[in-house]
Amino acid sequence: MAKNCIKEPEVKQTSEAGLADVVACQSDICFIDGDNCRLVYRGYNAIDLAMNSNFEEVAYLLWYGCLPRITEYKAFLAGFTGSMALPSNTVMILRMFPKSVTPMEVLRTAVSSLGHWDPDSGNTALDASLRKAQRLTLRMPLLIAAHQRLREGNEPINPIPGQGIAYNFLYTLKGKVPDPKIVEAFDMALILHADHELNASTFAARVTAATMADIYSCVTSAIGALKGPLHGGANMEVMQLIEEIGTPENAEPYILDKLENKVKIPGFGHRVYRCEDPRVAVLRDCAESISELAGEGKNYAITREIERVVLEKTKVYPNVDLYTASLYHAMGIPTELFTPIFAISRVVGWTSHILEQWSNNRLIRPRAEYTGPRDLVYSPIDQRTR
Ligand SMILES: CC(=O)SCCNC(=O)CCNC(=O)[C@H](O)C(C)(C)COP(=O)(O)OP(=O)(O)OC[C@H]1O[C@@H](n2cnc3c(N)ncnc32)[C@H](O)[C@@H]1OP(=O)(O)O
Ligand SMILES: O=C([O-])CC(=O)C(=O)O
Repeated sequence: MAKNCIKEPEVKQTSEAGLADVVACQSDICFIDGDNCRLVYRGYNAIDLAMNSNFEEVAYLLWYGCLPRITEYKAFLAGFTGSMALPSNTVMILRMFPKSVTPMEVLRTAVSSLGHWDPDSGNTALDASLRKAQRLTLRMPLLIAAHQRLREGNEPINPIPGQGIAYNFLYTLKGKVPDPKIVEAFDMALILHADHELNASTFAARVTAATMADIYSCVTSAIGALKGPLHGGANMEVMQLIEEIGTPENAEPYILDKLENKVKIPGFGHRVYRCEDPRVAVLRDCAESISELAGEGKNYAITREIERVVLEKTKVYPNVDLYTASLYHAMGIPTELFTPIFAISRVVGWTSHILEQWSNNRLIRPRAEYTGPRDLVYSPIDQRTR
């Protein structure tokens, strides 16, 4: 076996590690006031939007920079529902994945493949890029639902024209008309996840966009970054944690043990917020009401206990992923779809940032501080002592 020459780094983690607090670009899309717990999309409070708007309208806002007037909105929705169905080639690809492949991996591969059959493929004009962003937004939920149905031995079904993304995701997943209260809560969750400034996946999308790669490559990069448990993957880890804990009474000893062993608790902590993430309160309420509706209060009760113990012990606040776990579970959604659902929403933010990057582009290429050796002398292979 090869001997590893790479030494354990002696490196201290500086405050700049992970580019903390580094301002890497200017953006008109999303403002996070991390000290005062505010989240703003294009000037509008994201919580107000979640309470009063819908995901399609918020998508319009993020892409076009303003809320639509009624005629603009109708025209936008007509185009949106027109490009609904999945290309048959994509469905064929979905049928080919081995059973062991996770939905997030399927999403990554299938989104990349969608680019091959996009009618605007190769067209980099702004209107074509917007059409691609909208096709991605419509097709990603269909893709996730179709793959899940295939995994469960069912055939994919077509969405209902004229219905929104939240409704059609739930409909094409379950094959039955969803409860309006569940559609409403799901739509709110989509709004609340739609953008979050330069989070890791959006940054990945912008880095790829800055090389002038195509939009499908940018979104594929973003999906890869979202998958990790320090980012979007945390919502699935929260559900696993809830299941391991099992009962509200077990939450305290379980969490205290993890904290003593310096294990980070999924669903807590954030690079930007120094207070409670404003999205948490809305999602907490949604999780409570949908759990009640579904008659399964246990997961919600365990989550409340986890929150109490972590806050008391560490003063680290919950993030957007904490309550989505019990919320989506109460909606009857399988855990492995939680992170793909994050992507269904965040694709709007990613594509808005990609378009913004292209509107004033410069290659993103930072430097690394070199800490390795410098003046080693090459020796032939048979004369090496190490
Ligand atoms: C959609 C999203 O991406 S939201 C984030 C989703 N990710 C998670 O929920 C995973 C769990 N959380 C984490 O791993 C981190 O909080 C991150 C990755 C989100 C942010 O990381 P960073 O900004 O680098 O924070 P960092 O790790 O330096 O934490 C700062 C302090 O808070 C503590 N802390 C942060 N998160 C947690 C946590 N989840 N559980 C317990 N303590 C935590 C750290 O131990 C550290 O304490 P110290 O200063 O005493 O050493
Ligand atoms: O902003 C971040 O670092 C993480 C993120 O995507 C979010 O909280 O929605």
